[in-house]
Amino acid sequence: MASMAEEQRRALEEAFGASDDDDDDDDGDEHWLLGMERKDEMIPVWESISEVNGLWVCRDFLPESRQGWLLSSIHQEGWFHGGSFNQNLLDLFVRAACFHAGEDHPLPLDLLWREPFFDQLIVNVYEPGEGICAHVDLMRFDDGIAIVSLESTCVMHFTRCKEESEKEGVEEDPSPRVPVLLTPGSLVLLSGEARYLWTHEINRKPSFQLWGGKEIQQERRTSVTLRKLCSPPNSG
Ligand SMILES: O=C(O)CCC(=O)C(=O)O
Ligand SMILES: [Fe+2]
Repeated sequence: MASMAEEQRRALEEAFGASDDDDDDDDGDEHWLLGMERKDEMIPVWESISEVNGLWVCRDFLPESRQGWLLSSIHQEGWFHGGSFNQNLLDLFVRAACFHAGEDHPLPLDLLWREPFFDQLIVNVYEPGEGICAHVDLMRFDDGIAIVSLESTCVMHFTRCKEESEKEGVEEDPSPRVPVLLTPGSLVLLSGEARYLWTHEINRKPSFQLWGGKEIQQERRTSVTLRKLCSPPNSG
């Protein structure tokens, strides 16, 4: 059976391509990760959504071939039967992408290096017209949520939650609402305010999926959400 280090190396190689160095094979993961940093064209580009603290998008997270691989893994029973390996692989891609984001990390470092990184995965499949209504993810999940988008492009809207005091006001300003375009292969990360103080929703009813004044053609959309369950109290 392959060692954890071997598995990590293979996963990172699949995600980002092989390292140039032939002689770094036995130098351990850290060296190999540093080796990856030299491959400028493979460094994922992160965008911080300035209106929503803690919200980041990486639109080129999975190239097309990786998207196909993930979709076929989802559609094959193997995803569920041997699921943990695939989840680990995806965890690793996310961690590697964050690791290479530069100084401004899309996830706070304590979340980035926690173990387990994620331990829960959900796949949502939406037919045209179907979406998800505005919600904050359940408190049973820890901070730091990752969503990988596959197939149809969509717009996810973030809306600032009202404070209790604001809810009683008579003439309230509407909460800020921020649209974020999710193209196939993109990765969204929510932490801090984006995770706890903003709702997210995808409304795919006709006329809600607008970008640049144009309606986005709706097709099937699949998403993979990675989360970590909160540790039970008194678990040390
Ligand atoms: O499908 C998505 O992109 C979002 C899924 C989501 O927000 C959730 O499962 O809580
Ligand atoms: Fe959610």
